[in-house]
Amino acid sequence: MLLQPNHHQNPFPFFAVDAAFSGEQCAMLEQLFVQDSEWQHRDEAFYRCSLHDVTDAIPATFHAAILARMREITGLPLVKRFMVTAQRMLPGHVIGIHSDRPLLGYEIARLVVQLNKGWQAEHGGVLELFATPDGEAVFKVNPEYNKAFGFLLHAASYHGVTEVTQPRQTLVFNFWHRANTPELEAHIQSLFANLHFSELPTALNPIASDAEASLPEDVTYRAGTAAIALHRWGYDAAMVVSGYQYSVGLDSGATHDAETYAAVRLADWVAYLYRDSFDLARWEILRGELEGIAMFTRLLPTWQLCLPEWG
Ligand SMILES: O=C(O)CCC(=O)C(=O)O
Ligand SMILES: [Fe+2]
Repeated sequence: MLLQPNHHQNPFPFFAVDAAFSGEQCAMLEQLFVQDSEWQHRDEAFYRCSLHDVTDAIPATFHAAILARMREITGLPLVKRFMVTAQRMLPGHVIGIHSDRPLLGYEIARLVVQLNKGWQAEHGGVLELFATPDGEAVFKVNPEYNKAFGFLLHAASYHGVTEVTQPRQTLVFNFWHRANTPELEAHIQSLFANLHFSELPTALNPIASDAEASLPEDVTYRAGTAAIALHRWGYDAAMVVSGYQYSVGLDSGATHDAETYAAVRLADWVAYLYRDSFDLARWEILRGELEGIAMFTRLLPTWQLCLPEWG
């Protein structure tokens, strides 16, 4: 299964496998397209296809094997949770350029398996990869039978599918990173429920006003969100101010005591996740920064979900 992947780094990290599965496995995967019911039709201007969740029809042994193989190939701590979508495109369907950046609780990696016997160039449906949302395709994947394409989702993983002239069948396997699970999403959504910046201590007002006068709105907004996390974890005004200053970049955090050091970084991370998306490189930095530090009680539930034990 997925032997000899060809790894590429441009325009973003991905791999391709020409003959991904055995004949028997392909036959099982093709069966997933036979049932006609429950297709969800998407008919937006730049996203036209039909989808059907087939997760429950995948044998457990196949799931275990593909997960183990994806862990090996990507080197990522992928959790057991997984989801498989059957995607059908009909003549005229097209998928415009998009990145699928991993929002809070979204998957981190995808494996796209093509199941089109006798595909020819005039059938269209070529998966194209881009360095920018408005540039030329940097790499093209023909949707040939038993071809697989795996990629890591991030803010710049731009891709799209050209218009098809013949029906096109694709299976999309989704994998989650241990530090961006739906459980973390639920936790962070409740941490920030009914968020009002007016609940922040007044000691922050002059600092926030100064920052807002000179810094971009997304930066101050995120810092305000980090301040809310600290406030809701039960920390005092001094800590909330420290966290805000750390998140706007006005304080390196170098002189903080251990709990402040950990709390402002964790608050900054959850604010980033909530306002932006899961960024693997940023998470690796956070992991390094908090490594070897004992978890503080108030931070425990969030810390355990953001930096879960592994292996
Ligand atoms: O159908 C394909 O080749 C790729 C579809 C897609 O955009 C995705 O799986 O993220
Ligand atoms: Fe996509």
